[in-house]
Amino acid sequence: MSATSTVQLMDGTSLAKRIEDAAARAAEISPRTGTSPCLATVLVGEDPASATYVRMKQARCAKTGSRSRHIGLPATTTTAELIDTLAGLSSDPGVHGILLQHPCGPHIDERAAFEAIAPEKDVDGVTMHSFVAMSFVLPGFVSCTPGGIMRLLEAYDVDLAGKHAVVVGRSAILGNPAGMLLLVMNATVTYSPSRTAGLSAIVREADVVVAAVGRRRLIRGEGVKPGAVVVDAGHDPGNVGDVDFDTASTRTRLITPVPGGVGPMTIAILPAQTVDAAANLLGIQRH
Ligand SMILES: Nc1nc(=O)c2c([nH]1)NC[C@@H]1CN(c3ccc(C(=O)N[C@@H](CCC(=O)O)C(=O)O)cc3)C=[N+]21
Repeated sequence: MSATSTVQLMDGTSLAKRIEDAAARAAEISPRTGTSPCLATVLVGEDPASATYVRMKQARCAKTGSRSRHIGLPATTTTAELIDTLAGLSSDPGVHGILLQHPCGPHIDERAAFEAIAPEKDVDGVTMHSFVAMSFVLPGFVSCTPGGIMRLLEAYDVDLAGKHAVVVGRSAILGNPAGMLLLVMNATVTYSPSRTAGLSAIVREADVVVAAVGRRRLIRGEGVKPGAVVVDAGHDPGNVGDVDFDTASTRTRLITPVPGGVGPMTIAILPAQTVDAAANLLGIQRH
């Protein structure tokens, strides 16, 4: 038997489908309220990759019984104008969830813009409120990609307690919250910015690796501990991950493919949380 035939994939596509099916059932609140969950998507500028991701998110909402309302803003939009738009959506009773697609462009204060999203509509989990709630294990919305990663690890029975997890990358909506969620599950977490000297020695110690930097094939097989669980959250418009799959998968116990791993999970969490937000805002008891 060749080494690669023992590779166990964490299949994000099929788990995402199950999460979306559950969201679709939960979205059937319209008979009682006369409405359906509504996600507002906000995109600044015309970056084709960002436009594609937003379209994928809208399509998944439509498939799961939520509506979406798109607000496309010109690349010249100022931070103040963007904040005005988001504040308007935050107070609009017809909107239950808000997604501000990142990156907004170098001239925008993205943190200030994210903070204009009302916490109860922060279905993408990007506000400080959501981050703190997640860290303190209080009710709230998780950041979609880290939330999707945790659902994958759970589905494949990865026991995180006492394990050494290394998160490569420390972005506000990916690496940073991913590490926090791993810590909540009692993993020992090391955060490593991608430019860390000795990065490969750190990664080689990891029982669980979350690669979240967006540098093509940064992590290669020889840099992975045999038997490790590897989650590749690298997203590249060409679908090349942060992990060199062919070499890494000969050593891993479990690994996510790109595409078909973390990406579909990211998308699935969004309609699921939009339905939850709508139910909360409309005062629907679901349990
Ligand atoms: N506020 C905000 N929230 C985000 O969640 C967010 C964002 N900004 N900015 C950009 C990144 C990127 N991202 C992806 C989502 C799905 C796939 C995905 O589904 N990829 C497919 C392949 C897609 C294809 O077919 O091209 C896969 O991995 O299987 C990838 C990347 C969300 N992001």
